[in-house]
Amino acid sequence: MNVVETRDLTKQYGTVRALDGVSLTVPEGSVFGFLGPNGAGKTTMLRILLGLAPPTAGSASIFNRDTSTERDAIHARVGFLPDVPGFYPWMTGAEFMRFAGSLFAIPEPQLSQRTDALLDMAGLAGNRNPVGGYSRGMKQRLGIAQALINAPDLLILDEPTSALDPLGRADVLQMIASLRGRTTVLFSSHLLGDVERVCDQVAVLDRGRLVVQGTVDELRRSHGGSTTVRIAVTDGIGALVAAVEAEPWCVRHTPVPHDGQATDVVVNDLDAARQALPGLLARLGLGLRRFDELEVSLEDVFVGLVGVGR
Ligand SMILES: Nc1ncnc2c1ncn2[C@@H]1O[C@H](COP(=O)(O)OP(=O)(O)OP(=O)(O)O)[C@@H](O)[C@H]1O
Repeated sequence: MNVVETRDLTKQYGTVRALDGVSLTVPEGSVFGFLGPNGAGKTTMLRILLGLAPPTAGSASIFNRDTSTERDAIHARVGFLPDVPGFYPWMTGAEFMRFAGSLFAIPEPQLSQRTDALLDMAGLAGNRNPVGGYSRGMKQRLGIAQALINAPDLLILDEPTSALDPLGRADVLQMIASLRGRTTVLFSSHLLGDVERVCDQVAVLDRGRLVVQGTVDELRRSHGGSTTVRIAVTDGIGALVAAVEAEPWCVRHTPVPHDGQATDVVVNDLDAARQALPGLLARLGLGLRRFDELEVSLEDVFVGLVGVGR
């Protein structure tokens, strides 16, 4: 069953077409990543799904109910965390959860039980400090916990990791992953790495258009399975680049800004590159400073998907 379904969804703001004929489906039970660069139309899509903005044309439904006419019925089964969530800084996490629960008129003892279980899941059980003193990561985890207070069948999160440092992101992603099988999760992001880590389904939006929808594996295959590695040496990068260029696994290479002894190499066979590199370095008498796989950027995916640079 599909939890979310849009057909030819279009949203026009004056001369800006924020969404342009988007048809997508979110299957029940999936952790669904909604990817796109800034301005792609992600927030607009989520606002329409939540019934906060009407579509200009086309339709959107959640649980087979139209989002513009059956908002209340939908809201009872949906949890939402906006990109910039608001908190009352003087409340503790537990007080905030109880406040969120009161908006849904959740009775006792259910409210207390849910509050305890969700704070535990968010790693915030027993924390009696006011929310104002929380780190961004803690606030985001509390935000997800409060969005789950009504035990929703669908959880919608707008850019839940974008303002966080790597550790905070990892915690939030782990929390999202732990929901798999319990509730359908739809979250927007411009960070492909985050989506790759937890999502099983992905849709890519670019300038209001749906570029692709499919599984994460399908998306990876669609950009040719190539990886970018950053190689840095102590000295002699020119010799290394010349040697790498002659290797069958090297697709192309580009210098690294602000580091004269490093190069980014797009490789079509990471294992082969890993095996060959120590031999090349030894032959040339070079010292290795760094060998890192870089996150595939959204731009790389777009190049693979639409065949042109941006
Ligand atoms: N209320 C509005 N009035 C006018 N234009 C808008 C409005 N909301 C969004 N837009 C425009 O629609 C386009 C899509 O914006 P949207 O916020 O949906 O993108 P996004 O993918 O969520 O980007 P971001 O990650 O920057 O929030 C942008 O060009 C934006 O300027």
